[in-house]
Amino acid sequence: MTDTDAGALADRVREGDLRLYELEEHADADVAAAARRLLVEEQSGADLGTTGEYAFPAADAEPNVENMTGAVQIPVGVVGPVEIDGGAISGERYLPMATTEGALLASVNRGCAALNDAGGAGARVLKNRMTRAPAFRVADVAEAEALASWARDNVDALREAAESTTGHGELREVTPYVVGNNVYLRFAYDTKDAMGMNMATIATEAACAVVEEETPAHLVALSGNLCSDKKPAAVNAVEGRGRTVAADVTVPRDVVERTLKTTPEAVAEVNTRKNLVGSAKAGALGFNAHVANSVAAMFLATGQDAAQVVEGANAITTAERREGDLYVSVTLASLEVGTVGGGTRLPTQAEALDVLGVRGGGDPPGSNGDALAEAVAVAALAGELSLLSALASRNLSSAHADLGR
Ligand SMILES: CC(C)(COP(=O)([O-])OP(=O)([O-])OC[C@H]1O[C@@H](n2cnc3c(N)ncnc32)[C@H](O)[C@@H]1OP(=O)([O-])[O-])[C@@H](O)C(=O)NCCC(=O)NCCSC(=O)C[C@@](C)(O)CC(=O)[O-]
Ligand SMILES: NC(=O)C1=CN([C@@H]2O[C@H](COP(=O)(O)OP(=O)(O)OC[C@H]3O[C@@H](n4cnc5c(N)ncnc54)[C@H](OP(=O)(O)O)[C@@H]3O)[C@@H](O)[C@H]2O)C=CC1
Repeated sequence: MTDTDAGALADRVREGDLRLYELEEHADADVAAAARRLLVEEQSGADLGTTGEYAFPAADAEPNVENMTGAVQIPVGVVGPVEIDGGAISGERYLPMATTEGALLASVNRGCAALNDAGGAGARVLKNRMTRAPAFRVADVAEAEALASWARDNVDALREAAESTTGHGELREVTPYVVGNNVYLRFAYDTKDAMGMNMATIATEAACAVVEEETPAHLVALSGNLCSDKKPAAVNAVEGRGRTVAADVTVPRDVVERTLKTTPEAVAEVNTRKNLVGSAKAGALGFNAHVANSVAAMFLATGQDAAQVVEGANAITTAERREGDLYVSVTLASLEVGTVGGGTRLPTQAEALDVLGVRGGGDPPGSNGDALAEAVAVAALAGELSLLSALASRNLSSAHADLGR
């Protein structure tokens, strides 16, 4: 790449000869990104020198971004290694987390220390269903009822159409919802190691063609928001979406006192009054302290779709005294993760998946996706333990004053 190449390309955009998004058709992806930086620098006065210093060929990111100018670098660290006794992942693992929030990794790391002193964390995937719910228009409620019945009776035909588009996805359920003359069919797939939103969308479009052929229904929108993707929604909390996954631990009293600087009773009280009662009064969907922190940091590190932190934070934390010790669990209802596809193929994200030992397709398919979900749940559990403890011992603000400013 030379500046002249990028400069000449930028000139063609200035002259109206090329659109900003057409540059890859006329130069390699790195030159195209450099030309865009020139144009953005000129228009904004910003210096994009650091944005342009990325460590992979821009062409590798072509499936992941349009109008690329470079890459954002987010600090990444690890917590652990933490002992995990999961259904799909077991043994000691470092957990990679990317964030700009000082004190976050220290906190989750402290939680991991407590988990290790307690003999490790348990974790299990409880359900695996990625959903897409198209919206259909029908004439009236009688036709709506008929469509809902038809869908229940014709799951095999819908499955055949949907699964013709994918070698890995399996259609497991089709659940109809009726609102007046609107019908939503919530298609639920086992997407194996893929997060599965592209896969489920393509498969559902094929199934919708059958619905339109066989019934009077008119497809209004392939996504009708009952899916529900990238929005806070009770349907995901109740029915689940992606992986429903839980992690738990019983922390001996002496570990709570030594590592977490508090008592089982104090943590249980904070959890009840904050995570349960406080969240209820707030009208929250997530009844937890900061599950979003662990989910977001692991999503960024491992190439997940960042917008789906919305559903990932849909979690309930429980804490109770158990024979003088502290039992804590966290259940994430709708954790959308994958180890193939999306951002997982980018170089640093793939390296983070290697740290966990879950890059690519699992054997059997789906096992790597399950393992990643369990690792995220354990990070969330560690974060909950540590933050609840910090609140119980009244050192939240001092911790952030020391580490986060
Ligand atoms: C900061 C601590 C951990 C200190 O906690 P401490 O108990 O004073 O620390 P310590 O020096 O005694 O060390 C205990 C263990 O913590 C870990 N640890 C300790 N320091 C580090 C460090 N620098 N880097 C990595 N790990 C660290 C480490 O595992 C260490 O064990 P060791 O290895 O020494 O045997 C504690 O005060 C804490 O966890 N505070 C809570 C902070 C927190 O959870 N922040 C999360 C973000 S808050 C937020 O975003 C959401 C919020 C709060 O608004 C949500 C809501 O409304 O609740
Ligand atoms: N389309 C949409 O509406 C939305 C898209 N997204 C984006 O979708 C992307 C994620 O979609 P997703 O479908 O996960 O990924 P991809 O679109 O990257 O597709 C992944 C493909 O990998 C193949 N594959 C290979 N090995 C495996 C395996 N072991 N398990 C499962 N699949 C395997 C499958 O092909 P095959 O199916 O042929 O078997 C699968 O369809 C992200 O970039 C996200 O940002 C996010 C939200 C909405």
